[in-house]
Amino acid sequence: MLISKYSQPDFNPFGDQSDEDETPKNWPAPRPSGQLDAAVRIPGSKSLTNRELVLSALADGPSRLRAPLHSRDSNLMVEALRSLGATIDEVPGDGGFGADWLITPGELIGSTSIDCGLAGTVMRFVPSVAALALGPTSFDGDASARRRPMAAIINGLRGLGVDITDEGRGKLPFTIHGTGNVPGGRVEIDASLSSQFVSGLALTAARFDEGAHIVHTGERLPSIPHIEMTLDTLEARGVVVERPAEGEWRIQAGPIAARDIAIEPDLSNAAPFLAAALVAGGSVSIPGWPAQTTQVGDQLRHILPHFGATVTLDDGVLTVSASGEISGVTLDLSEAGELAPAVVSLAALANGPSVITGIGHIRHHETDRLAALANEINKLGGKVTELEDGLSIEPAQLHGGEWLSYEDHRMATSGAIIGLAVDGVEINDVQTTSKTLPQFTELWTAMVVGGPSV
Ligand SMILES: O=C(O)C1=C[C@@H](OP(=O)(O)O)[C@@H](O)[C@H](O)C1
Ligand SMILES: C=C(OP(=O)(O)O)C(=O)O
Repeated sequence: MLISKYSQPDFNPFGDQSDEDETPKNWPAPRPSGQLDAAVRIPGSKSLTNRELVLSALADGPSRLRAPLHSRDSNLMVEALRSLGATIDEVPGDGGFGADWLITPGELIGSTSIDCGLAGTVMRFVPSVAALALGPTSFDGDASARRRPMAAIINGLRGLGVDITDEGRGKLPFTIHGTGNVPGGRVEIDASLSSQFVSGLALTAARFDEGAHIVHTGERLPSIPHIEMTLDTLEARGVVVERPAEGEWRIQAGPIAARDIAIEPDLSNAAPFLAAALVAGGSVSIPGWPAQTTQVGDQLRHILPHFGATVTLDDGVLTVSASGEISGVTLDLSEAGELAPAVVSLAALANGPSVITGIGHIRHHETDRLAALANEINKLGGKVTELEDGLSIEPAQLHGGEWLSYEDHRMATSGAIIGLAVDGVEINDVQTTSKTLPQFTELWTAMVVGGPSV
């Protein structure tokens, strides 16, 4: 849903290109003709939707998810849980972004195969569900999913008593030989490459015979708010969670309560829209911003002022206002790596140097995001240097050109941010945004130049 002062109903985001072949077309990123003045309604959180789907499938009765995210990642999760025995029905929702989901847990049966696509939440959260099922479940995904680290889940589940066959690479594909129960207990894992390893074991642990005591052994732990989100969703369903020490979590065995839950808007997906106010000047508002949340996207309220924005939160509406001048920043994004692509795009348009650190692990996201951001910005004339755990960005005059997306939704949206300020930026494979925000081009175009609301 977009409320905009502008209206241009015939706008076609792909310009005059024909629809005849299926090769991804380049999408000319729209440039605003003046300052922005828009309000954008953002669909549901990927991280909350996929956690609540898993917990609902393991719960002690039927659950309802209101205004869940409908996107590639959440649809893959729905299909995975259905194929393991959950019943997931669509019921009319009033959220404006599609149906609600009614999830009725069923007996977990393996003897199936799971397509993880490129979804970290599916490849890391569903294996422990499959371990509770009776029968083998094979896991695979997109070609690029086979590059993403999985060893901590594979070895972690083995440590909890699960039999798994893999190709010895600690990656997809692999098969979980479920026996209908998981002994559980204490397990050490190295979660320095992804917080999802902790979440993936913790989400299901209440259904293990002895629960789980998860001990992180690595030096760094990225995306801690995402672990807190997992623990919060568990506690909200009556699961007893303890934090005996830093980097340790104990989840007691016990029932997972069924719930009726409204999913918050995806605050990380709000990042490029809010960043747009900094680039174009003017203001962008997001209605439905939660007063309290575990989503890391809430940190945008503190991050964007470093670039020069004014941020207000009034009555559930977050508004970012800015002059169009962007300051350089020095930021540690170890907690909020998911926001890095949008933040780096802003830094590439800033009038001073920036250094963004704490994000070495995002080399293992949908693509090596440090390399991809440096490549694409530098191709347009930027001065970005890769650091071991981040990027250093010098001010530079950028020019137009093709921006590759690397099958990464956040690379595509980052290119669109640059395209607000630079003529002739063309995003290759913008459709990859369907991973978490299938409405991206419509929402973006309506924000920038007006157009049909979604
Ligand atoms: O648990 C989650 O929902 C997520 C955790 C984070 O993963 P990493 O810890 O791998 O960064 C985040 O970047 C990802 O987008 C979603
Ligand atoms: C890292 C991300 O996704 P995934 O859940 O696939 O890890 C992301 O959305 O930025």
